[in-house]
Amino acid sequence: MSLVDVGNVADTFFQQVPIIDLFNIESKDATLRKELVDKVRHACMSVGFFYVKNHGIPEEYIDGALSFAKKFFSLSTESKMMIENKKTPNFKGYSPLLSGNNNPENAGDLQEGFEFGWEVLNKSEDSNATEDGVMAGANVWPSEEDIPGFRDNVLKYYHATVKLGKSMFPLFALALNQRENFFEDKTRHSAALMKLLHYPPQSGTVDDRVIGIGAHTDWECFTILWQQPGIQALQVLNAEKNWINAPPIPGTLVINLGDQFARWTNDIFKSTVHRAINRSGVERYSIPLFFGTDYNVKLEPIPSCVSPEHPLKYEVVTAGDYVQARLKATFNH
Ligand SMILES: O=C(O)CCC(=O)C(=O)O
Ligand SMILES: [Fe+2]
Repeated sequence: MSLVDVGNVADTFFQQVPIIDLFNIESKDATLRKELVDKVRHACMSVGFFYVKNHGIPEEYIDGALSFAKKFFSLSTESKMMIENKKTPNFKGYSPLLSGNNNPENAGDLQEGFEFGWEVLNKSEDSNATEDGVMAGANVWPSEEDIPGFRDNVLKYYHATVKLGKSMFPLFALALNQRENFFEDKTRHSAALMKLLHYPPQSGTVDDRVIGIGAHTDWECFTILWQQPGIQALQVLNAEKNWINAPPIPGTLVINLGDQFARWTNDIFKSTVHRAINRSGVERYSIPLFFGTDYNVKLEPIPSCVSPEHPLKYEVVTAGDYVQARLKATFNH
């Protein structure tokens, strides 16, 4: 069966998000690896979301990032607004409550965030000459006086998550019947944005047009999302237009595909609509890492994903132009 045929019969009426065990991700055993790739292919073509367990990221890195996220969001508004994202190229830095709007039908996302991209831990070692083009723009950080250790701790988690993301690209390539290193020359510069997110509890009269993050798709190839344990907020839309809960599962991270993969695959991989609503009555934190192909790379569909019955769906643009257009639409609403 061609990729188009397999994609056509994928069941998009899912009722839950599958869990995939990454234990065999580095296995030299061809059978074990094929089993893993088959599971990834199935999840990508039907749900566009899956949990991963045995992902290899140390809990202490997650705990570190979370505790510094909490410290950051409890800084004074004045300190946070010094690094407001609208003052920087490409919206790095702090986004206040309701400043972004992922669903144009809504009145703003009830979350505050802090976004940053690639940066080495030790600045003097930076050899990753960027070719970020339209997406160029340095990270901004709160002052060390305000919050000592913030940059190093969140970058530690960022780097571990980028490493996990890099190890997943070969799985996606194999799932698309491409050579394992298909994405290697397209992901040299780690076009990966991380966002610390804080959702205050929503109490009192609830306006249905204000939720944590409105219905949207992500923009990059895939997202690696850590969500706070114990709080149901994330929901995923299936083909029947039912919202399926994706609760946090201890020891896992959520992987969801974004628009860049939909474009690489002419929609054979699903960039599935999702949203988050925090009506738990308590604060919620989450940390997505959005991992795309390099900003100067064109999002051209893999030929086997296009056929006369499944014609080309998207115009070809660079990854950077696409992400920048979506950022502008989200924050200039
Ligand atoms: O907070 C969450 O669980 C989801 C966040 C999300 O979908 C996003 O930032 O794109
Ligand atoms: Fe998202």
